[in-house]
Amino acid sequence: MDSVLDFLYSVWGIAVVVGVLVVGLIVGLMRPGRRRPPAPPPDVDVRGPGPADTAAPEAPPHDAAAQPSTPPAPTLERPERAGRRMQRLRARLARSNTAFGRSLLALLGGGKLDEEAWEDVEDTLIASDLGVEAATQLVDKLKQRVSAEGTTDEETMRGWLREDLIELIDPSMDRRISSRRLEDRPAVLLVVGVNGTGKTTTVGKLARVMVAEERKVLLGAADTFRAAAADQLQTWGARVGVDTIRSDKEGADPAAVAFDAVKAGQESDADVVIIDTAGRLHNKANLMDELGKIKRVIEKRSPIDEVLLVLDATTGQNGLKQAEVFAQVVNVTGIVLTKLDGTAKGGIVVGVQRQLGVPVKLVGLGEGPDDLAPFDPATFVDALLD
Ligand SMILES: Nc1nc2c(ncn2[C@@H]2O[C@H](COP(=O)(O)OP(=O)(O)OP(=O)(O)O)[C@@H](O)[C@H]2O)c(=O)[nH]1
Repeated sequence: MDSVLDFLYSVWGIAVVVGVLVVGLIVGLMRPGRRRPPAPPPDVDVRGPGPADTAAPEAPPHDAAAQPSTPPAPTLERPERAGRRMQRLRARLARSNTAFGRSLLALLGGGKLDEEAWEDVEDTLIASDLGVEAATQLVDKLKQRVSAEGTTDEETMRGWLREDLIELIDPSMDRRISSRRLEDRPAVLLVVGVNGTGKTTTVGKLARVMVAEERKVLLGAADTFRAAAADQLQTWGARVGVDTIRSDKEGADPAAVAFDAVKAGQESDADVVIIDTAGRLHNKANLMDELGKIKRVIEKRSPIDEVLLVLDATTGQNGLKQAEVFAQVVNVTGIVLTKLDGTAKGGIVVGVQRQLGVPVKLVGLGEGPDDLAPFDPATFVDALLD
């Protein structure tokens, strides 16, 4: 009997406890301060942080790891390889020289070639900056051919003119530019010229040509005269992943910067070090002495393999005078003729080579980064006579 009563008491006790718990739970849930928090937003926000997100709780660690810690590096440009450049730029050269080619061929193919007509041909050649001696030589040769063959047919004349012009430009000259390591050291190139001819631009463009040929290039900003020149050069280099050695001190000794650049090139196993120098007037003795010093100081550390003289093709005969003075101070090994896109006087190529006995190695045909081409005599003459 007692056990039955015990059982009834237990059931009643459990029922009372369960009832109290259920009532308590319902009351608790109905209180305003105890509502369940809303569901959290999705944990990936493709919009990125906005002003409203600044007070948001810290993102969990795995979110932080998904964010890049540094901004992505700028994409390096891929410069055009040297081989195709002259062909691409041929049309530009032809456009600026149409007057020269057309008038010459009109004169030659105009039927009767009397003395007066030959004189006109010679004048046209001289006006294109070919030089008097070369113009006379060319006319004499053409005259002989006409009298021997007895023809003045335009296509035949064009062929002869082409041959003779190519011969005057001398395709046998070595136009290669040192850009390979020599005897376990980098090749050293020095770039010189008067103000504004396009030296810095040429160094920048040349670095691109060499990067396209997979050379390891280092630039030296020895133009310490113009504050912006080093920045300009550094920008050119950075576009193709090339470093620039420079001084942050305005007016620093350019010879010291050139020396440091060559040293850095040797220590970093570069293939080639290209040194930009300040523009200087060929008739300013102190500036030409400074150039001589740059050369001597570099040579304490390494031989100089190439001295490129940058000439502005639009300055014509005046450029030839500059060239002579530079050649006396530094041993010029190659000419870069810039701004050929802006002159109808393509004959300057012949003029400058004959005067200096130094080959034109590169031509600048525009302001674009890949508008510098290795000079090729046949393509050049074809463009002149287009
Ligand atoms: N059209 C054309 N412009 C060129 C060419 N090469 C260079 N230039 C322009 O010529 C101007 C002078 O070029 P820079 O490279 O600054 O000349 P620089 O010789 O270094 O000048 P300095 O250091 O002051 O002597 C710039 O506006 C170039 O864009 C070219 O082949 N064609």
